[in-house]
Amino acid sequence: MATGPLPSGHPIVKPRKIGVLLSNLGTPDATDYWSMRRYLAEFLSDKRVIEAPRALWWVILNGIILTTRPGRKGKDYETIWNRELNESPLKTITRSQSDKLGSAVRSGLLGPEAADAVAVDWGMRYGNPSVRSALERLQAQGCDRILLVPLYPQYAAATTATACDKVFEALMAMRWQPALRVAPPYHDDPAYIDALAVSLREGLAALDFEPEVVIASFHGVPKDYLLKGDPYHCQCAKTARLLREAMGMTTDTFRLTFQSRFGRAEWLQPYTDETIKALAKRGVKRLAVITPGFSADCLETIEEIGGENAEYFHHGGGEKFARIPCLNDSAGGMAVIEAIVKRELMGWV
Ligand SMILES: C=CC1=C(C)c2cc3[nH]c(cc4nc(cc5[nH]c(cc1n2)c(C)c5CCC(=O)O)C(CCC(=O)O)=C4C)c(C)c3C=C
Ligand SMILES: [Fe+2]
Ligand SMILES: [Fe+2]
Repeated sequence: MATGPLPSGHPIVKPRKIGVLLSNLGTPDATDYWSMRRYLAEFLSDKRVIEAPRALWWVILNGIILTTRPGRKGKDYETIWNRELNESPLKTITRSQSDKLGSAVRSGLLGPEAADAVAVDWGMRYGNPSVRSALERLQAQGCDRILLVPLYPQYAAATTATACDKVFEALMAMRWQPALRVAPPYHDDPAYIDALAVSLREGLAALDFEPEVVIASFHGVPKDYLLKGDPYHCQCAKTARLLREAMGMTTDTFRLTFQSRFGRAEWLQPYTDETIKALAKRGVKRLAVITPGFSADCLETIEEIGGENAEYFHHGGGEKFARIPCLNDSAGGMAVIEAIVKRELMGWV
């Protein structure tokens, strides 16, 4: 309520709202060389992702990686591209997670008063739509409090911390900054473990074979990051243990591995590809792989696991291979996101 005449030109102040910002890694806009190069250049220039000395890395990145990798990886993205929407699966799924969360909020997930007072949007750390544009959209709706939900169950500086950096960077340019909360990693959240166990059980039940071994494959990071104190390794190990226990499996039949190695340095071990080759060599004929560290299917799950690693297995004598999809925007996947949002908005809603 105004206490007197407003100064002339006084901006309109909107009713206060709360914003929920879902953020994921990011993805190229298209599969052509220049789109791929733009995406990889932004991603691989991030000091949180590549911690090598800058001058040396600049030469390697610009002299070697950005000349060859965009073409090769563009072809891989081609194999998984969503042609209907002309975008990568990661973008399609993240948008759908945001849309479904928005619908759940409007239907009363956070109580009737919150139905119109909480807005949901999404943005990517690299590429489009940017988190900056999402923050601007939320602010334009009157959001002066924002809950950032990095969609990474396990914390890593290379993913969660850099997602926060990007949001803080956008906030630096704002006169009226929103208050910000960041949802913590959810690697051992019962809602997440339950959803994974249900998805794995249902995924296995739908197969026409019973796997001898199930692999839980997580994206890797250089081993050096663990030694410097990154909790990612331990959080992956805990997720894998909790999921194995929920499934009633042993460390022989349920294995933790790390995928997507990049460059020559040692990464977290055991490596997914080497484990799969070794299992095939040992005579394992039936294998299933789940990727619990990814909240949405993407190049690393669909192409690397479902394509490349399936091929290693068959080539080595394996007969039946199944990839269990990520939680994505399934009912189970949305239950996880909704549980996190509900809990982290306490006191605000
Ligand atoms: C080179 C260093 C990299 C680190 C460290 C890294 C960590 C990391 N990444 C994810 C999740 C995803 N990564 C994805 C693709 C991808 N990752 C790297 C490199 C590192 N990732 C590259 C270069 C790429 C692009 C593809 C390629 O050129 O190989 C994706 C998929 C994106 C998509 O569009 O589908 C995801 C998701 C996590 C969780 C993580 C560490 C914890
Ligand atoms: Fe990655
Ligand atoms: Fe550890």
